[in-house]
Amino acid sequence: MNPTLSELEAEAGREKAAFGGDAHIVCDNLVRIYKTEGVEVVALQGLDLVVEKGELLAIVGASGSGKSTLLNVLSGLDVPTAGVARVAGMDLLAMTAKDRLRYRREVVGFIWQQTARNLLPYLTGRENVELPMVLAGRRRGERSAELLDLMGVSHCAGRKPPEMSGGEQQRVAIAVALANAPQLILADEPTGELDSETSEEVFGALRRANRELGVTVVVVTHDPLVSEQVDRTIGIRDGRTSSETLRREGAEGQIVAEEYAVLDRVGRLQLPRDFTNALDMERRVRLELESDHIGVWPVREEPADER
Ligand SMILES: Nc1ncnc2c1ncn2[C@@H]1O[C@H](COP(=O)(O)OP(=O)(O)OP(=O)(O)O)[C@@H](O)[C@H]1O
Repeated sequence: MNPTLSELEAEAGREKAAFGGDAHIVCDNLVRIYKTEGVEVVALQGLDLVVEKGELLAIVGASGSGKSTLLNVLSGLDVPTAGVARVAGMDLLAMTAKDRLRYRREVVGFIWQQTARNLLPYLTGRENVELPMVLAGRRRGERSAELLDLMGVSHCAGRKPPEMSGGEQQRVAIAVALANAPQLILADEPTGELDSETSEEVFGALRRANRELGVTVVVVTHDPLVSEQVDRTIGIRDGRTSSETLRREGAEGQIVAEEYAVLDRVGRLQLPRDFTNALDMERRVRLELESDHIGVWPVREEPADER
């Protein structure tokens, strides 16, 4: 029987559980369109992402897939065109300028790929870590020494960045990002300019921040050394989350990684390009519902004269 108008109204008025609930990071149908000289580029096209508090997460994807755009939105540097972006309960689309400044100073810490961009070259390691505390009007106390110690770079407290190696600069940069006890650390290719041994040290420092301070860490990376050591890796393609790899410890202590395609709320999923290419799938596919799976077949167009 069809529902009556009043039943439909009651259904529409009922409060629905918000997507992602009270997760630490919630992006729901996030859209970011850049307009330059009349040309529109859709960098994020309805991206969904839910991250729980305390997660250590990697984001991977081809160049231009939207990773940096997402990180810029989450860091409060950029405002998305539409959708929902919420971090620690704060709505990133509706913040006042004052809230945004507080958010950037106290809720989130950021690490860039370019080591030189993270630190002021004329300040020592300790002074660099103390600067965000001074700007936020906080007491400095022993915190900078503790953070440099946690990152394994106590010896850099009195050195200026040009006197530190690239890996040391990045570890001091993590201490700077942690200065005001943020809830979230965002890092854009933090090991991009480093060799593998140094990358391991920098990633180890990020992992310590995550495990010992409970900070949620989101790392954009091309570095397999990083993406293969986190519990969850999110793949972004064409401005949307397309895949997720979950890692867990197997019965014999080995790491088992399983890759999944992401099914969004309206039922869209992206088939991996190598799968569709292998079967020449284009434009249309045939779907069949089986008792425990859905089959996807290429459509073979028959030449007109054979029909
Ligand atoms: N400020 C901007 N103005 C115009 N277009 C932009 C701007 N920033 C990014 N884009 C475009 O948005 C898309 C996504 O870019 P983004 O930098 O987020 O990708 P990415 O995955 O981080 O790439 P990479 O790995 O190369 O850093 C690209 O097509 C890019 O050209």
